[in-house]
Formats: sequence, C-alpha cells, structure tokens
Amino acid sequence: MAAITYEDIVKAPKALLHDHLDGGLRPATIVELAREVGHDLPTTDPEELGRWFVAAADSGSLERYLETFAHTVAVMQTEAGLRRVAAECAIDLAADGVVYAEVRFAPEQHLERDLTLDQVVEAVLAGFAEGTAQAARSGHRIRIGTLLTAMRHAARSQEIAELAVRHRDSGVVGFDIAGAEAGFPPTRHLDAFEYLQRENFHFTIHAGEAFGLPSIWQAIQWCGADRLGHGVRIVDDITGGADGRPVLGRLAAYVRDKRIPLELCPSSNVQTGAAPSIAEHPIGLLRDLRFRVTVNTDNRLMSGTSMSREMALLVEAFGYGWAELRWFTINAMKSAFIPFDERLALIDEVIKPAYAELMAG
Ligand SMILES: O=c1[nH]cnc2c1ncn2[C@@H]1O[C@H](CO)[C@@H](O)[C@H]1O
Ligand SMILES: [Zn+2]
Repeated sequence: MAAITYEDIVKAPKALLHDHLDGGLRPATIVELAREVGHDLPTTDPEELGRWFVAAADSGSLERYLETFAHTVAVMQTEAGLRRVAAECAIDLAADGVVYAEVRFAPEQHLERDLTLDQVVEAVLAGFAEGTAQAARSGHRIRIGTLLTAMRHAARSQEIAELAVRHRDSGVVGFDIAGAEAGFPPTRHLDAFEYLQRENFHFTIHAGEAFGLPSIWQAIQWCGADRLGHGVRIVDDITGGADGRPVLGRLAAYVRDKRIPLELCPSSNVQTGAAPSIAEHPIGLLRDLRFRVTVNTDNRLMSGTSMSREMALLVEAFGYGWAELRWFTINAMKSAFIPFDERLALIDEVIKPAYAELMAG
C-alpha cells in the first residue's frame, strides 16, 4: 500500500472529542479583536504571535502552559468576539476534515465585560451554527457538540452544570472540569457531578495529565465520569510482568474493561511534560493493549496543531496505517456525547465508507 500522505489524512473523516475553544483561535483574529478591545499582546504580527503561543506553551508545566490563555480569554469577552471565534473554529475544523467535534470552553471566564453566563453560551452556540452552515456551503460537513467547562480551582461548578443542562436542547452535550490539576481534585466538585448524573447528563473530567492515578480514580469512582480528559497517566498502573508482558493494576483494568474513553492529546502532553516525546507517548502502549483510545488536539493554537497533524505525527512515530486511524476515529465517535442513533449514522454513513475508499486506494 502506498504511504499515507498528509493530504489524504486531511481528506479522511476525523472525530475530535477534546478541543478547547479558547485554545484554538486564529492568531490574526486575536490581533484584530485585541485591537478592538484594547488588550496588549506580546506581538501584533499574526505569524509571530502564532509562534509565541507555541513557544510559551512549550514550558514543561501545565501551570505555565495555562498562563498563555490570558491572551485568548481577554479577546473573548463580547458577544461578537465569542461568536466570531466559535464560527471560525467550526470552519477551521471542517476544513481539516473533522466531521464531528466536541468543543469546550469555560463560560465563567467570559464575564469580564457585561455578559451573563447564558449570553456567553448563546453567543458561542450561534457562532458554531454560523460556522457549520458556512462550512457546509463550501462542501465541508461538520457536526459540533458543545461542552461547558468549570474551572477546577474556582467554585462555580454547580452553577455551570446547571447552565449546561439548561442548554442541553440547543447544542450543549456535556460538561467538564479543567485548569491546574495538582491540588484541585475532582471530588471538590462532587455536588455538580452528582447533580449531572441525576439529570442523565454526560461529563468528562480532565484527569491524569499533570497528576496521576488518584485523580483518575476519583474522576471515575467518586465522580462517575463518562470519559477521561487525557487520562494518559493510567500507564502508571501498568507494569512489566516477569515475562516482559504488561500487567494491568486494578484501576487500569477497570478503565479498559469498562471501555472508558481516553481523550489523549499527544502534542499537548509533550508541551506540558506529561510525555517525553511523541515517539515515547503512552498512546503506543495503550493502543496495543486496546484501551478505548481517542486522538485529540487539546489546544490547536498553543500546540500549533490540527487533528490531521496529530494523526500524521502518530503515523510517523508508530507506523500507523489507515486501519489504526479508522479505529481511533470510530472509538471517538462511539464515545461521543450525542445520541446513539446520530453516532451510528456518522460511523456507518460517513466514516466507514470513506475509510473503505482510502484503504482500497
Ligand atoms: O490540557 C489542559 N489541562 C487543563 N486545563 C486546560 C487544558 N487546556 C486548556 N485548559 C483550560 O481550560 C480552560 C477552558 O477551555 C482554558 O481557559 C484553560 O485554562
Ligand atoms: Zn484539555
């Protein structure tokens, strides 16, 4: 079979479960919006700004990586700004061949001017609808589900969980917590998670990125998370047995047995120090062991990446072919928070036929 080209990866339908809206702005848009709202940037040259984000996020620590978001959040404080950023996000993902994406952001970070939480959500949903329609006009079909994130160091998770449930019929499909992980365990937000379970709602939790197994264990066994945001440190519960074969501890076995989806984000992990390099990223082992692995971008701006680029990096580092890329994509689609019949339709009518053609080609 011919080598997989980057152009073919772009054409292949992809599903993305972990992408931050405030981590995916176009540098040129940041420059324009910053001028409008009077926010000072490290540079006003878009190309230079793009490089600045990647370099500043390349810090080896999640806390320092997160500092770069001050510049994106600052320009997402108005209805027009939020709407534009969301529309461009949909257009950019669709142009990259993403057919399904769950995009998350933290409404509580967008109240610096005069918007209410509901207005923030409505502006973003309107932007996604606009961008989706515009992408469709240029031949790119995408479906976007919105996740609302609560910041784990703050104390607004219950309010944000209620906000998510309030907007469940207009595009919000799930909930999440994010921010610095060490020192802010998932159980701080137990009330919010218990409320969401009573509402039959879906949620993922950033866990096992900058902190290890206790965070993953709490997210699943105390909070009832449907998926793990990153979850990469689950490898700490996998050891080499006497015959050299991997042995799963109880938590790792539980995660695999229950098919709990791992939202792995290779480039982001290298930048925050959660993995030494793409080639040494635990995704190789986790895939071999058939965990429910998915591939994600996390923050396209801070990592200078895209869904196609993450896939291409894995193809290069691990020698993956179409069979693996298809498996990652179907895993993601199976793990999505939209209704089962819609997931199945995307798998059967969009993803499988396209990969069949690529694999035959
Ligand atoms: O990989 C990550 N780990 C933890 N928090 C993150 C990550 N990426 C982004 N955010 C945080 O989530 C907020 C809402 O989108 C962002 O503002 C950032 O602070
Ligand atoms: Zn994230």
